[in-house]
Amino acid sequence: MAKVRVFELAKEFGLTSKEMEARVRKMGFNIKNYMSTLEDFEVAEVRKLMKEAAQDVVSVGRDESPSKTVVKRKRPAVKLKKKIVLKKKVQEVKPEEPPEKVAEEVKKEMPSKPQELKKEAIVKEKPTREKEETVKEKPVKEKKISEKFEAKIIDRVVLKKETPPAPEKTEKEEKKPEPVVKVEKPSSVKKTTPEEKVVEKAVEKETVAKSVEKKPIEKEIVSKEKQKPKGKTQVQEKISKKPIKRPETKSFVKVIDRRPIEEIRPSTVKAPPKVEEKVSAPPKAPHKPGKAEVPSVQAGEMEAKETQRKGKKKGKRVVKISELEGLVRKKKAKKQKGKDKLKPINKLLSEEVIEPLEEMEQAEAFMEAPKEKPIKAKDKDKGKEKEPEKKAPSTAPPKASKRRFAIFETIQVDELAKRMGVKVSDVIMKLMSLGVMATANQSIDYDVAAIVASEYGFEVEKKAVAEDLVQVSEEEEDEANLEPRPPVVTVMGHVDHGKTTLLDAIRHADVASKEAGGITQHIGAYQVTLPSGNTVVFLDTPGHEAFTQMRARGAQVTDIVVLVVAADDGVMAQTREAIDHAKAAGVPIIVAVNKIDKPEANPDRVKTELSELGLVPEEWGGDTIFVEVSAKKKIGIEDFLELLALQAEVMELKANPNRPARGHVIEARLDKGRGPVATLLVSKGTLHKGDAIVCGLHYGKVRAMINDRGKRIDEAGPSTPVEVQGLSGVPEPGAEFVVLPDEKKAREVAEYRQRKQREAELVKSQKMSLETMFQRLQEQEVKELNIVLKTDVQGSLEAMSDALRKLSTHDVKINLVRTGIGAISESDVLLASASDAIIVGFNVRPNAQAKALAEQEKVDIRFYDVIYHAIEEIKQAMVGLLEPEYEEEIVGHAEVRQTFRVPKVGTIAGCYVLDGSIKRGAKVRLLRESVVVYTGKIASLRRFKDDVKEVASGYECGIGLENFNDIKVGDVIETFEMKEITPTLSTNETE
Ligand SMILES: Nc1nc2c(ncn2[C@@H]2O[C@H](COP(=O)(O)OP(=O)(O)OP(=O)(O)O)[C@@H](O)[C@H]2O)c(=O)[nH]1
Repeated sequence: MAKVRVFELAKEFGLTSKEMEARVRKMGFNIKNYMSTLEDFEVAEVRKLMKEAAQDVVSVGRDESPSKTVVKRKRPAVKLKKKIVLKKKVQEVKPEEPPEKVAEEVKKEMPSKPQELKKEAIVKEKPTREKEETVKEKPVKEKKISEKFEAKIIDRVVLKKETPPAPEKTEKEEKKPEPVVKVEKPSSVKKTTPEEKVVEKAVEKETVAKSVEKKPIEKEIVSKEKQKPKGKTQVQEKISKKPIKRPETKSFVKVIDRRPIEEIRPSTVKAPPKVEEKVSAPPKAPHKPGKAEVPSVQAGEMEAKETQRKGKKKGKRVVKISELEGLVRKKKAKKQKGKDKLKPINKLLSEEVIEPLEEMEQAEAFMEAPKEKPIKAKDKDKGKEKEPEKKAPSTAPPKASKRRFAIFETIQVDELAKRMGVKVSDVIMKLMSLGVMATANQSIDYDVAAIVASEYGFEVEKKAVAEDLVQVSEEEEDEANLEPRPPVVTVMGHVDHGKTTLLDAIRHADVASKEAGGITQHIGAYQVTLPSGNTVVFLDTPGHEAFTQMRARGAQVTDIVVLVVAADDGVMAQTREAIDHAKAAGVPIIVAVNKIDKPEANPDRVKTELSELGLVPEEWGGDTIFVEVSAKKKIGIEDFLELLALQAEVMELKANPNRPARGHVIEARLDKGRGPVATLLVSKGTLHKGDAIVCGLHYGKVRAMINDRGKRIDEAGPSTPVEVQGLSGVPEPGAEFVVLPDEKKAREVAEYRQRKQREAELVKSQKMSLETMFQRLQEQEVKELNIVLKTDVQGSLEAMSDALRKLSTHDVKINLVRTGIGAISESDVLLASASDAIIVGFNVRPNAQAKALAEQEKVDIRFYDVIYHAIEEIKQAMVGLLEPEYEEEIVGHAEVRQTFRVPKVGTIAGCYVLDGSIKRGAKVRLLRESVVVYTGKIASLRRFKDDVKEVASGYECGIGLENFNDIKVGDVIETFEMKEITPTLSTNETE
């Protein structure tokens, strides 16, 4: 056993003897000086530690440096060299001694040198600990920051090759591994798996040996990996640089790592799958060298690849289109085609990637009109159908049988054009020639449409609105199905003549006292059972003149009118009105002469007055029933009811209860909790809970029915007033309701009616706007302020209307374009827009659509809740409408003292400003002997060749007049301004 002195080792490592001595001491060897000798195993240990120290220093330095990329670049070269070297070594080792034999030798050797081993153990305690520590650290690093660790290891390798002492070291390394390998390789290869610790000890210090031992494994991995990049294209290499290197470095880590071999092994075995995990593309690469590159390649590369193929870019475009349009359609079509070429690619690609590729196949087909193509075919068909539809009639008129069509009371312009087979623009032109300005989607009424149609040789018939369409016309009732029904009685009369009190008396309920202000606001319906057992339905109509219209509706559904006339008051205006309504409706009247308890009551006077109006009492030879009652004192009520029943009997009121119900809306409101609630009076048939009904412009299903006593009922026969819930909206009182087979049908009818009503409103608006225009032309000198007035109640409407009309003056005329009760509707806004009107809303607001439309049309809507405020504001608006008045204000005078003729400019007057000032551009008058010879503008104003804006009095200046040169010395230039005077309304009112 040759002993090596410390200074020899120093030479070996290129250190000074003293440095080496110090290091060896640090390593834990007990030496006196650099002349001391070391045993073989000690020398090996020192060498190993020195080497590790060198590696650690370098790796740390490298790790800290951010130049990882530099290392990586060099890596492949290093690896190659390393591997080549290793390969050689392994080749050298392997043939000489098979691993098994070597292992046996190791086993034999180990027990034979117990002392040495002990020594080694003692000596190595410290170093191994150090190593263990590093080993412990390394796995952690490897797990947590494998990259970092990998870098370290790679760096070691690199540095081994690059650092200056490399030549010596490599020589020694090459020498050293050889003997060690012979000893250790078998142990590591064979015994690692079963005996970790033993092998660890056997192998322990020999890091180099280990690295050598594992290099075959590494080689396997690396060689595989190396093949990959070789097979790759340059582009791919660039892209897969990092991913490819990582697996390699990992294998290095595992090899160099000092963990038990069992740990190392599986990790080395696992390494490839890890590589696959991390870098999905490369493992696939060898299988599909050319095509497998595609998925790993980024968009740019994808494109690059695609450009290599024909029409790839086109294909891409098509993909976008397919995404938007017939993606599914194309997919199917292409799947059917079953492109075999694409199959292998498709397997590798996701669906998204496949799609473009498939699309690429048909790129050419899409080239001409890629976007339109899928749709084209259909469009063409459509176009074929449409074109002749539009054009053919213009060239070839429709058959004679087709020259006749029916329209409702309105028709949209484009619809009319379509019916006649002419261009919409032609129809619009025709309408213009008739003085009707309408766009394609505006409606014109029947009369105008008929004229236009006749121009094109068409005949137009007028269709009844809705009824014939929805087939809800009245059908003839079979006499056998009719059954007696209770009479519907409407109580009418002048205000405070006692209508409510009479009904109250009849119903034995105090309704009047509960009413706000004592005025009945809405029609109430009550079913009363008379002492005789008969039932009578009473409609309590409002007594105020504001609700005349509503009362008229009441008359439509009523069988008998009870005319209440106060005996102390006699026939009044509304009494007469009630008679007219009753007569118009052909309803018999029973006169209740009320308040006979009053001392001043004079029933005969009432009879006389009514006789004059055609209501002659029976006792006077007439046919009108007169009953003298006192609603308050409940006098004559029973007689009254008996006579009422008698009248009903005479009338033989009958209805078929076994048919779908129909009737009228008595009143309707929007209930906060229940939604739209309507009081319906069934006139025919029976209304059931769940019935689908169309009610005016609304529809719905009867969700719940409540009778006049507040009880829920499931059905309501003829002459039964019920409150129903479930309507889509609040119907207008007086509107008819009809039960339809289903809700869908009901909705259709309601929508149809709504549309028609809208059209009718639009036609109305148009007419009004045209009329307004005409009026304007006629009354050019009169300014108008057009107003659409909407109020909450009739009373306020009248009050506002009157007040506004009274605002009219000689200068400004108030024109109430429309007045009405209720919310401001779209129709109101349209009308206001068309007639340049403002909308005045008194205690009303626009609905959402109207509000939006008003914003769109820039229609001014003003809301008021106090009439005074409204009047004030409108006065202001009227003032705004007046032409501004101007007053001339003299600004200054300048005297012409000299004149100059300037070529190309004209005459310039040398002036002296007498008073005020002269401003450039100001209006001037040229006065010659106080006579105005010119009125115009100052064209130029100068002082000593300089243009100036203004020249004050006492200064001289040169003035040039616009288009005027006949300036003479002695003339006076007077400048003036027109100042606007705030207009005031003339006090002379038209009324
Ligand atoms: N003395 C007397 N007063 C009566 C009689 N009937 C009604 N009145 C009174 O006349 C006033 C008006 O009665 P209403 O029943 O509210 O009259 P109306 O016609 O319903 O009134 P409007 O709802 O406003 O149309 C009340 O103060 C009643 O008390 C009657 O027979 N005799």
